Amino acid sequence: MSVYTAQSQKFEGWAEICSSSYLVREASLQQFEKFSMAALKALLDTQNLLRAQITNFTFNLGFSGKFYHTGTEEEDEGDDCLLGSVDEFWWFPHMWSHMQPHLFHNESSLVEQMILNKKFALEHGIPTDMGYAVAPHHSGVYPVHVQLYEAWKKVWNIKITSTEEYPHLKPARYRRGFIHKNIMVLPRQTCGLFTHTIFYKEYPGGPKELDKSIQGGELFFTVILNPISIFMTHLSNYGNDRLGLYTFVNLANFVKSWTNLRLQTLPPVQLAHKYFELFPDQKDPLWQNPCDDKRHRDIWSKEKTCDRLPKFLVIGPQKTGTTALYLFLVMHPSILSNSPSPKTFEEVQFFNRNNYHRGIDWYMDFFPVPSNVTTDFLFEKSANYFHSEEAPKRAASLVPKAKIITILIDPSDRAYSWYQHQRSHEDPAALKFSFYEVISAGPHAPSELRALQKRCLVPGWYASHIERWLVYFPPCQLLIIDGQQLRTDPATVMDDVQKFLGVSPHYNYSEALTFDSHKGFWCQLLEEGKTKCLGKSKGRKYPPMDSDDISVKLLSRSQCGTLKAAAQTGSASAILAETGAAETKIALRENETSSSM
Ligand SMILES: Nc1ncnc2c1ncn2[C@@H]1O[C@H](COP(=O)(O)OS(=O)(=O)O)[C@@H](OP(=O)(O)O)[C@H]1O
Repeated sequence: MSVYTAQSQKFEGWAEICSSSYLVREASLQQFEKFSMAALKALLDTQNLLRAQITNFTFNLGFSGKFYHTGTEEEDEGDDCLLGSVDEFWWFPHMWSHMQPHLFHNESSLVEQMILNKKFALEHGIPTDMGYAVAPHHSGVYPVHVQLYEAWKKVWNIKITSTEEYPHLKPARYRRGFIHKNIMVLPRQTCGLFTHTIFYKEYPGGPKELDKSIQGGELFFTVILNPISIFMTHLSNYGNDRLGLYTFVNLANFVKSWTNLRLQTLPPVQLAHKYFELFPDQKDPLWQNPCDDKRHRDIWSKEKTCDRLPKFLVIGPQKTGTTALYLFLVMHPSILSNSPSPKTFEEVQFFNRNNYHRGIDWYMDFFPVPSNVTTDFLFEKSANYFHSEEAPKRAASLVPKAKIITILIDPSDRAYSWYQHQRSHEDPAALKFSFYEVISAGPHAPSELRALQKRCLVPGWYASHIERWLVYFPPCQLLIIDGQQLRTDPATVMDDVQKFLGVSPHYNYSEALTFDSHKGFWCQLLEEGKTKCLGKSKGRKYPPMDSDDISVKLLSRSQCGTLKAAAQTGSASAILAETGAAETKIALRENETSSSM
């Protein structure tokens, strides 16, 4: 990529802008009947004038074939002229009838619509291989309507689209791109020429506002601040009094006169690759709740609901008693969990790894539709969330009000339990190496041993993981459960959990749980004194780890490098105090006080 140094010629105080600037303009030909020969001439004039400033500048025109030849005689003639000049432009498909894709729940209906538009393109010599499409009103692009993405790929082999909606409409400079289902979504900027037809004299606030925007105002800054700008406006803005021509030609002139930026244009596929070369950190999307933003709600399918999202998450870490907590939680009449995953059983494992890229429809499908949105509490337990780098940020974006529950036990016990778990699943490395070898392995140990060591110890770095969750969630939304207490006195823990969640009715766990001496753990009490306990894989029988064992001492030291001093001792209270999560308990107590007042 060539890099151009831009120095302001007249605005003193600007230093250098070390980026090249790519400019792509689209004009959306949404309804052929609105187009006339005069507009076509204006469009070609604009394109030629812009080419003097931007080599190969080419308008990218959208089409919805259903409107072809449905206008007056003059307009139908305009359609034919435009199609006679098909090679002068780039082209992208809208929907066949300009319908909003999120209104189609059925992917095959979307496919049918797109096939009609594609037939139209083929019949009229419109190129079908640009890889770019735009959805009317941003519908289906973000919030993602997965049916649109699938249909676009099937019919058009779409690789790129653009929207003003991610993460939400304003301000333009905060818009980002993302890649979903191999479709690159680029942020689209706003040029100030609105969807409805406007004339220079009728520009909102008066023509001077448009001139200001071009001459060092918002539009100028949009080009300056965004290395890649994509604008879209209606074709009618090139007809009428040629407002499109006026705006873009003056903008290009102003940029040329007052900066050293050199504007360039690129076809969509190259443009998208350039974009993600410049902004690689934007590739991964960050999903939000579609109902939290009015504009998003308006383009979110009525057949989908935002109620199928959890009100709280049990985040782990593994081997601390998360399954016991899960069992106890689902005994509560108002607490509902997700349906099981064929691969990961009761855990959905959405926020931590690649399932996240399946999108929120996939996630929500795991949850029931609550019968009472206020009193029902949906939740999800995935024990790997605790130590995941991504999970806190992703969870805070989608379910910012969710409460977070973690359970801590002595990290040495956790590591040992995890090691035994791996052995019982016949992990070759765990079978080959003793626990002592696993935790004492040095930098030159075999890679399989090092990998096992990492998986064994990293989740035990409690303080740093909790600190990361606290970056994204306030302490009052976090509850830390003492796993030892959960094991010995679950009813008291469950009372605390109920208060923390604010769930009702109050469920009496003292009556509902019983200690099963055969299992050696607390279990659900069923009718006729029967019990429902966790399976053999929870509460395993294995030789105890002697507390004087050298492994324990070593383990405490091995965790020192990354843990704060108090957290290394492994006691939940020390960690609470050290991480600030103690505030959670304090907040909880305050809540208790206020609710009892
Ligand atoms: N009521 C009850 N029943 C059975 N097991 C109980 C219970 N309460 C706590 N525990 C402890 O939970 C440990 C398993 O933790 P997890 O469920 O978090 O493990 S996992 O990460 O889901 O695999 C499990 O660890 P192991 O003893 O090593 O099997 C138990 O010690």
